Amino acid sequence: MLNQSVAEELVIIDLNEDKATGDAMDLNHGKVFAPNPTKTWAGTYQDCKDAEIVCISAGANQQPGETRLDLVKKNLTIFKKIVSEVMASGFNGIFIVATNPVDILTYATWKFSGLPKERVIGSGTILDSSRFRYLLGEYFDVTPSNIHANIIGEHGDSELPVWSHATVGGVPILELVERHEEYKVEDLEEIFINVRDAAYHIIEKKGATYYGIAMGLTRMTKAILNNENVILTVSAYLNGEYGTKDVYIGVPAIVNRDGVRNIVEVSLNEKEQQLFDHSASVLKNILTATFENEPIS
Ligand SMILES: NC(=O)C1=CN([C@@H]2O[C@H](COP(=O)(O)OP(=O)(O)OC[C@H]3O[C@@H](n4cnc5c(N)ncnc54)[C@H](O)[C@@H]3O)[C@@H](O)[C@H]2O)C=CC1
Ligand SMILES: CC(=O)C(=O)O
Repeated sequence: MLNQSVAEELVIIDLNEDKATGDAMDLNHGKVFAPNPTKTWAGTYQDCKDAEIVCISAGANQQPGETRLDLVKKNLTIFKKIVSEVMASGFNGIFIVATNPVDILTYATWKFSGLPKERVIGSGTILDSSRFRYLLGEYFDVTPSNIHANIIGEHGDSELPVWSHATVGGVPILELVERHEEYKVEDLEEIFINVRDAAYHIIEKKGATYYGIAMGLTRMTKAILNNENVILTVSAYLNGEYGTKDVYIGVPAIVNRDGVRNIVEVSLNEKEQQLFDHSASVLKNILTATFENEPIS
């Protein structure tokens, strides 16, 4: 955020106040190298009162071998407290949620906050889609911004690639594989597996992932503050789109100053639709199990 001078003010709030203070000091020491200074400090929930965006990334992260869905209980308790404190400040902006399992916690933030669904957005599969475009760029030796390809569904083990609409400079990837011997379907399958499992690989090596997601969250923040109407694969609330209802899940969506303007409904092929339905049902089952004994409004 600071490197890209996205916001005028950045407040860090953490249960561990020393950590927030240390982070603010550390960031401020780099301020002179940023394009424009961002006023940065360690604050309290009172500072959310007039914030345009509150991004929640607090909570437990995965330990090696743990899935994102394993974190539900721990992080739901934390979210109840955080969202109620933010709302008590008078906050009336847009929530961006990153904490895992992000689709479930975005739903919980929507319910706990009482804000319109458009103003609660999860990072969803923005990072997975970016990982996908990077790896496809390496494979086809083309810069990732010229690859258009999405991962949709749960940000987690049941996510899926939308091969039917993946292109390199407008040329469908499935056509490239058919026409050129050097490109193979098995390689594409391996690329997807590496995307899906990327967090596990990074967590095994360094304990957590942070640079990629920070850049993804910064991208979302810019889209909102600059009223960009840009299409990003985020966790958005579905109300019939893609044949499913009452779930937050990763889909392409147009993001602007109001949050999610529209869901972009790409026509999936039969296999993709089945995988998407499965992914949505994984999330819905967790939502039912999580919230059935616990009214959340
Ligand atoms: N959506 C995505 O693509 C990604 C999501 N994540 C998720 O982000 C979350 C955080 O991960 P890390 O930053 O690696 O963890 P971390 O342990 O480095 O940071 C979490 C912070 O939350 C704070 N915290 C805990 N309870 C709190 C509370 N009640 N109020 C305020 N602050 C509280 C802790 O003090 C800690 O500083 C995890 O759930 C992780 O899975 C991480 C990377 C990518
Ligand atoms: C931790 C996580 O969700 C990720 O890096 O994808």
